[in-house]
Amino acid sequence: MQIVSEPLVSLKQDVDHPILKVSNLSWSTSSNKILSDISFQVPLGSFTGMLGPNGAGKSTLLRCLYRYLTPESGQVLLNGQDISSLSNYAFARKVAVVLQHTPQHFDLSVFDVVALGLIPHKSMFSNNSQADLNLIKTAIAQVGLSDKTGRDFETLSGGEKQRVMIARAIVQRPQLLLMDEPTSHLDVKYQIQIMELAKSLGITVIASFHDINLASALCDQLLILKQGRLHTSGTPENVITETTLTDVFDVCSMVSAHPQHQSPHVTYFYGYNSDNDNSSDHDTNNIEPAEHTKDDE
Ligand SMILES: Nc1ncnc2c1ncn2[C@@H]1O[C@H](COP(=O)(O)OP(=O)(O)OP(=O)(O)O)[C@@H](O)[C@H]1O
Repeated sequence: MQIVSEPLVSLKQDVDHPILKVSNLSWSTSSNKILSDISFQVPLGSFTGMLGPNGAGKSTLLRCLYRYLTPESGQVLLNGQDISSLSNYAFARKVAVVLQHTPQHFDLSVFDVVALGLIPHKSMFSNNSQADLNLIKTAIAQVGLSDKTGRDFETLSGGEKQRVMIARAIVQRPQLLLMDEPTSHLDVKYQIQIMELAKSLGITVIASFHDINLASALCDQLLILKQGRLHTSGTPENVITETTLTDVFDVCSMVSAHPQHQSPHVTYFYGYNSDNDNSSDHDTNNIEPAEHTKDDE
C-alpha cells in the first residue's frame, strides 16, 4: 500500500463546473416511493459523501446514477449530457462503480480482475500493451496487493476483494467514480487509506458512508438523506451538527473539531433514550442521554 504522505489530500475542485447535475430525481417501487425529488450538483474534482440511516435511499440513488435503475422522473446530467442518452460503452468510459458486495469472478486472478477495467478503453480481442500491463501493476500496488497479483480472486478476503475492485476502477480511468459503502469490509487502516487513495486519484468521487467521521474528514461536500429525501447538503462544517445527527440518525452526540484537521468530529453518547423510537416524525428535543431522561426529572 502506498501510504499517502499528507493524510488529507485536498484536490482542486471546480465549483463553477458541476460534472454531475441531478434534478428532481424520484424513484418508486410498484407500492412505495423510495426517492423523492432529489436535486444536487457535484463540482468537478470534488469528493462527495452520501450519508443517511439504513434504508434512507443511498444505494438506490447511486443505482440511479450508475444506470442500474432508471429514475421515474427527473434528470441526471453528466458533463451536461443526459446519462440515459449515452451508449453503454461511452458510459463505462466515464463512470466506474465500486459496490459494497464484490461480484463473483470464478477462475480469474487478481491481475485478470483488475485488467477488466481496461475493457471500455479497448477494441475487442486487442492484447494488453506494455503500458496497459504497467497500469494494472501500478493499480494493484496502489491498493497494497502486489504480493497477491497471481492469486485466485475468489480466495481473497472480503477486504482484499474490495481493494481489487478499487484497483479495477483505477485502471478504468473514469471521470466519475461511484462507490457504494466501499469501506464496509475494510479494517480501519484500509478504510482511511482506500478513501484517501480515492480522493487522490484526481477524479470526481461520490461515495456512500456509514462512518460519519470518515466522511467528515475526507469529503468536500456531504449529501444527507432521510426517508428518500435530501435532508441537508453542504460542507461537513455546515451539515454535521448535533441537531442534524439527532434529527436524521436519532442519536445523541457532541460535535467538536478534529484535532488534526478541524473537520467536525462526532462523539456519540451511549444509553440514550428516544421517546419516539417507533415514530418516523422525530422530535429532536426528545432524545437525551439515559442518565438525564425526562423520567428522572
Ligand atoms: N427493488 C426494491 N424493491 C422494494 N424496496 C426497495 C427496492 N430497492 C430499495 N428498496 C427499499 O428502499 C429503501 C432504501 O433502500 P436503500 O438500499 O437505497 O437504502 P440505503 O440508504 O442504501 O440503506 P443501507 O444503509 O441499509 O444500505 C429501503 O427501505 C429498501 O427496502
